[in-house]
Amino acid sequence: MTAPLIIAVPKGRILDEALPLLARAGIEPEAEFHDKKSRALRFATNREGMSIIRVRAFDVATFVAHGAAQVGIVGSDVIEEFDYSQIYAPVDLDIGHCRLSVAQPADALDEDEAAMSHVRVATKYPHLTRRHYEARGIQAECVKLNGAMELAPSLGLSRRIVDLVSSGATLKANGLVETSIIMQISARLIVNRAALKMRASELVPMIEAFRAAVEVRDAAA
Ligand SMILES: Nc1ncnc2c1ncn2[C@@H]1O[C@H](COP(=O)(O)OP(=O)(O)OP(=O)(O)O)[C@@H](O)[C@H]1O
Ligand SMILES: O=P(O)(O)OC[C@H]1O[C@H](OP(=O)(O)OP(=O)(O)O)[C@H](O)[C@@H]1O
Repeated sequence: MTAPLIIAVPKGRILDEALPLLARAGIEPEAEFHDKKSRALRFATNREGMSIIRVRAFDVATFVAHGAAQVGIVGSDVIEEFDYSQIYAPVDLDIGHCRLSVAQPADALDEDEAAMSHVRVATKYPHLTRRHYEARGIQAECVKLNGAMELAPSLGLSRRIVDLVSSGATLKANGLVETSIIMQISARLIVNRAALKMRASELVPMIEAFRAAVEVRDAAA
């Protein structure tokens, strides 16, 4: 009997856009997956031996990097923050578009970052934040938060934040202004490299099915 094949998907906002792509790639979760009241975390699919697990966005990368799941769908922000060598990201799914940006209070925009040697930043992305500032010769001291970064400046936790921005509405509602863009983000299909070698006959066609699903969706748009 072949080992089960596990696909990790984030439970957050990418999921709604990812489900039609999964369906076009021929993968549909059982009905219970759509039941918001269900406490189950692992679901069967229409494909024998293939299950879907629903986890937090950052954990998708961790499950796939360690081979606990063979395949996943996750934002490129998460892939780059962890930089796991075991993750291969062959398909840009062209969903979950946003950007990772530095933001500051509107009344602090006269601070000249170029003249600074040290900054304090509240963020969920300490690795990407340090990398961004290191490239500018600035040492970033990161305060790790898991959400609601936008509160940090007004409450004196840090003068700056590094967070995801899409419409800009959250920054605006909290009196912040985007001062630089660190990276553009979209969701990717990710695959565990060792699994890809050992289970190529299952995973290569799956990668191709996702590639085709993106093409068909874009052609229909
Ligand atoms: N405002 C946004 N617009 C578009 N895409 C976003 C936005 N915020 C986040 N994303 C993308 O969606 C991914 C998941 O975000 P989200 O925080 O909703 O997931 P989650 O699974 O609920 O994670 P967690 O509960 O751990 O914060 C992010 O890693 C990013 O790639
Ligand atoms: O530019 P906008 O369109 O306003 O989107 C940006 C917001 O979206 C994300 O938060 P999310 O809603 O996922 O909540 P979170 O703080 O729990 O991560 C992100 O962390 C920002 O707060």
